[in-house]
Formats: sequence, C-alpha cells, structure tokens
Amino acid sequence: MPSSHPAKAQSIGKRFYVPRTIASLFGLITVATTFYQFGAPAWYYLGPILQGLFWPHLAYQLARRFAHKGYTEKHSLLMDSFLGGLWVPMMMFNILPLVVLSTTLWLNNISAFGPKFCLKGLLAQAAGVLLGLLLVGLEFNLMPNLAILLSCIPILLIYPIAIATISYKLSKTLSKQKRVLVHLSKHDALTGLYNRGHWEQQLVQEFKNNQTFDEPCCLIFLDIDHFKRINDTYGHSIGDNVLRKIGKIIRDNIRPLDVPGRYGGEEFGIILPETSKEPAIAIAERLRVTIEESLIYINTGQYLEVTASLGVAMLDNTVESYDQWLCNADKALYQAKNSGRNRTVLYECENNRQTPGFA
Ligand SMILES: Nc1nc2c(ncn2[C@@H]2O[C@H](COP(=O)(O)OP(=O)(O)OP(=O)(O)O)[C@@H](O)[C@H]2O)c(=O)[nH]1
Repeated sequence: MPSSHPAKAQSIGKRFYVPRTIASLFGLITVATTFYQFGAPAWYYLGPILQGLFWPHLAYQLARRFAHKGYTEKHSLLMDSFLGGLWVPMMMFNILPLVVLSTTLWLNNISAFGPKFCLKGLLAQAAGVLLGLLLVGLEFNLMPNLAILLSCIPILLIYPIAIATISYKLSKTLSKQKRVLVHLSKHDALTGLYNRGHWEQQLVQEFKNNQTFDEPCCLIFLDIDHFKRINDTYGHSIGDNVLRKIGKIIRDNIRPLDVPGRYGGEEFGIILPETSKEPAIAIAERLRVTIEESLIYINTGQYLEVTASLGVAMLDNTVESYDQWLCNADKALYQAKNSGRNRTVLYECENNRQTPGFA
C-alpha cells in the first residue's frame, strides 16, 4: 500500500516531469537508432515511440489526478525501469545503449527514492528484459557502431544537467526552509522578539561572558499592567495587538546590541550588555514613558492607554547564577507592581531590599 501523502506525490510527479520527458525523448533517439542499425521490424518502434512521446505526460497526469488513490511517482519510476529493460533484448544487448539507459534509470531512481528503491527498479528492469526475451528471443550484437555511439550523446549530455539542476533547486529550497525553521525555533510568532527558550540561552551566554570579562550588564523585566483586564474587556485579538505594539516599542527603543525577548504571556525580558545600572534605569524609564504615551488603536475607533511595570537587575559579583539574576529582576518587577504599577524599580542587593520606584 503506497504511503506517500497525495500532495507530496503530486509535487514529486511535477519534479520528475521535465527529466522524464528529456530522458524518454533522447532515449527514443538512442533506441530507435539502434533498432534501425540492426534492421528491426516496424513494430519494434511502437513501444519506444509511445514511451518517448506520450508516457512522461501520462505519468504526470496520473500522479496529479490519482495521487489521492495511492498512485505515486514510484509506480511511474518502476514503469520507466520496466520499459528500459524491455528494449534491451530488442537492441540485442548492445553495450552502449544498455549502459546509457541503465545509468539514466538508476540515477533517476536513486535521486528520487534512494538506493533501496533502485534495487526495486532493477527487479522491474529485469522483468522488462525477461518480457523482451519472450517477445524477440536471445540475440547478441554487443559492439556499437558510430551511429549508435552518436545517438547516445544527447542523453549523455543533457540528462545529467537536468538532474543536477533539479538537485540544486531542491537544495536551495531545503536551505530556505531550514532558515525559516531556525527562525521559528528562536522567535515568538506574535511579537517577532526572541522566544523564551532562545532568550534564556542568550541570558546564560551573557552571564558566562560576564564571568570572563567582568563587563557591566543589566537585565530588565517588563510586564504590562492589568493585561487580563484588556483581554477581558476588548478580547484576545486586541490583547494580541497590544503585545505586538509593546514588542515594537521595545525593539525601537533599545540598541542593536541589546537582546529583547518575550518571556511569558505579557512579560518581556531585555538583556543590556555593557550597560551599568544608571543607563539601564534610563532605558527602562524611556520604555515605560513611551508605552504610557503610546495610545494603541483598537478597531472600535477607540484608543487604549497601556502602562507597564519594569524591574531592573544588575549583574555584579553578588549574582551567583543566571537564575539568581532573573530572580532579582523578577523581585524588582514584583516591587514595581506592588508599589502602584507604571514604574521602574532597581533591585539593590547591598541593602538586601529593592529601591523605591523611579516613576
Ligand atoms: N491576548 C493574549 N493574552 C495573553 C497571551 N498570553 C497571556 N495572556 C493573558 O495575559 C493575562 C495575564 O494576566 P495576569 O497574569 O493576571 O496579569 P495582569 O492582568 O497583567 O496583572 P498585573 O500583571 O498584576 O498588572 C492573562 O489573562 C493571560 O490569558 C497572549 O499571547 N495573548
């Protein structure tokens, strides 16, 4: 029972349409020339003509129309192999066409479904040879003459180029898809900022760097105030718009060197490398004021006022782990929430308590 997904089967069918058309057409030249050189009867030509001129288009239509009924490109490739085998006894096992056609089939089968499938193709080819022997008997004329040799040149030249072009296109598509996947694995789809996993990795890295270089570094936690109320009053899609807007405000108000991320629902983290506490507080305040002053348009024609609370924690030699650093920023944020929201609080470890808010 074929297991290929119909859409996948259709796209593979499309991918092999051009190379099959080329191989069948140039294969027809080789086979017909060989028949002609050996004075084959007219009926010999019927099969190769049908294969060369009609089969690629039929195979493409079969893959397109009957993919949902389990018809896959594998069936067409096995048919290619079978037909390729059938002409071999009719060409009296002439070495050059035999090698050229076989190489073309094997190349096709391996590039489509791998070496194991090529073995299946070999069996189909052997079945074709057997049928050919039954039809025309066993006769040998192994050595090619000049005409046969010349008839092999088009397929030898053009078919590998077609396969190489397809492989190149495929590898380009794959690397593009890989880039998209890598981006998705690191970014939050709603805000475009780093997602929690990747952002925390950056935080760990920054913590390690700081152990080595001992540069000042700060962390901001930003949490939208009463976000639940926004969701409950205006609905989740307006809530999502608010999150997008806050993400944009953060991006627009920090340096390229800073690392913003969406930490959780309505909570954001921003790593500020090479930043001591005074500039960090200034950045946090700038973010807070920008958010407060930005009216967010909602589709009922109204504008929404949003505020945020921020906690700032500096990385100094009292911070023993990145967890502790996070925890310090969280404590400062908690303090900002508890002391009335819409404010920035710096975590101060010297006094073992948080300073009052700055807003
Ligand atoms: N629209 C939207 N809402 C979210 C998303 N993630 C989390 N939330 C909501 O964010 C709200 C967070 O609510 P709370 O943790 O109570 O915080 P708050 O209402 O902002 O209150 P304070 O932080 O104390 O000011 C919850 O209602 C969540 O459902 C999201 O991706 N989109």
